[in-house]
Amino acid sequence: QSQPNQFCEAGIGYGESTCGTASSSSSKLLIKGGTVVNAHHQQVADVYIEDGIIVAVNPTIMVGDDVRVIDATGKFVMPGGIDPHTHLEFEFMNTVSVDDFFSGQAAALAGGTTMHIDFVFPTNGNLTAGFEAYEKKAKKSCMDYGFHMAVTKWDETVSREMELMVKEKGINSFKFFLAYKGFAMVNDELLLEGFKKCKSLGALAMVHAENGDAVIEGQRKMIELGITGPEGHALSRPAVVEGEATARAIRLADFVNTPLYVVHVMSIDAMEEVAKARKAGQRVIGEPVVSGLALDESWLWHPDFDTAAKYVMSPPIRKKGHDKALQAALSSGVLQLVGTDHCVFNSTQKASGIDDFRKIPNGVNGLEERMHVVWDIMVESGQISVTDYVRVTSTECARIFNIYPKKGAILPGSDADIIILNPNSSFEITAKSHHSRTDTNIYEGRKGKGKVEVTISGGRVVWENNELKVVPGTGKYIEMPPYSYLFDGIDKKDAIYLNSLQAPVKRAKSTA
Ligand SMILES: NC(=O)NCCC(=O)O
Ligand SMILES: [Zn+2]
Ligand SMILES: [Zn+2]
Repeated sequence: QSQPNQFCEAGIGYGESTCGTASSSSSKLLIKGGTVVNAHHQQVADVYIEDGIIVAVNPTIMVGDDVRVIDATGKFVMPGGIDPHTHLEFEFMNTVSVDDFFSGQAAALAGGTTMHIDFVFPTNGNLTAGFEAYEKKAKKSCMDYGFHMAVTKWDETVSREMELMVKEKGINSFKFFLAYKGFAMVNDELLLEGFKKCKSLGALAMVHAENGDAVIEGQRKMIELGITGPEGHALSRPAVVEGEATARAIRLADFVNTPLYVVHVMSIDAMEEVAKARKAGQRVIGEPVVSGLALDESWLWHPDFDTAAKYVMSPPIRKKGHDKALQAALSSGVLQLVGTDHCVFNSTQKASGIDDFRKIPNGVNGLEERMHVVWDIMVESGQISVTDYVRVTSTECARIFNIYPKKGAILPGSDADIIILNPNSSFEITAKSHHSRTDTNIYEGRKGKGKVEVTISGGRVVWENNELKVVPGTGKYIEMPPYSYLFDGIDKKDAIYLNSLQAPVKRAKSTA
């Protein structure tokens, strides 16, 4: 008979404790002897898990033989990755991204990511219908997930539905697209209304920052010049187009005094706008994605169309130099967390743009690769510490979307979403062995040190010995409450501003 574990409830500590001796339940796990890493601290400790929850983190935890023990000596035990930016089964550019909520999540788990936040798109502008459609798609989930919501038009109904999403559906973030004219792009008037509404709900405004009108003009120019291949994608939407939209969104968020999250920061131009705003004290979050940190645009000039087309995403992967600058911004704290924008289309789908780059579905892979590639380029290169690695791949996302410390931490009471990474083992990425449904991989052939050997999702070992054990329907929807830490003090700044307006200007009556 299972008993609550009175020895372990005290949680993190430095003594010896005894756990799990009174049950035959198989949902008990002890991770022994690893270096447990949180964003704020690391220590050699054991981690005891019961029924999907971390019960204790102590240097020595004794257990009965009913508990499965995993030896993590010499390895890092870290919170599972949280990817803030994915598009699974996304209807986009006349097709649907090929990873669904099962295949995409299985791939994620194989790479050490245990939660993701996907973007719900309204159905014909209707937020509730969009939410219900995504609820259906996500039924096959094998790991935990949350939702952001895109806002693509504005009226009283949309405004009311945003409120419903926050108050009843567990959504605390809304994305506005400044590009994709005719599909999702919004103008400044809508952006301002959306920002005001987000602020009133304690929801985080997010932007895809590219000037959509400039993109159309850039595309027209390329086609006129006869540039129809994938390189036309990069040439038609240069960094200045991203920089302009980033600056505009940041200034409008400042005007409204609401926090802002800039998704997929791909260029120095955009990154410097985020840096400037943060230096001035504005609440702006910048999210680089793995492709922007690790690659450069030269692939888009590859003579083989399939190879070049797999790198087409928006904003585009930039010239050499932007990658290193984004890495430096991540290590110095100018950018805060790493996403993927995982949105995959296979070669057949990408081939619809063989004669016209504008028709290549935009999107790249990353959900399975993010944890390894970020470890390789940021930790192995000495640019960030292991604790910072946890912060940028997991903890900061949990804090921004207000689900910390349930997620993003190895603490008593947190969900048992955990990875064991062996820094002395190595990884190799290839489409032949990846778990995504797509037939290409933008990191094809990349090798590096640091391998996720074990992934634990909700207390279940789902990835071990290079084998996945995943079951559709086991993933849970994680509701994200409004008013994250980003909103602390926002009202004070408003009050100071309002006070400054209180003294009306006295003017003498005109005698004319
Ligand atoms: N980024 C991209 O190319 N595809 C997904 C949609 C988006 O995030 O803009
Ligand atoms: Zn986007
Ligand atoms: Zn995206």
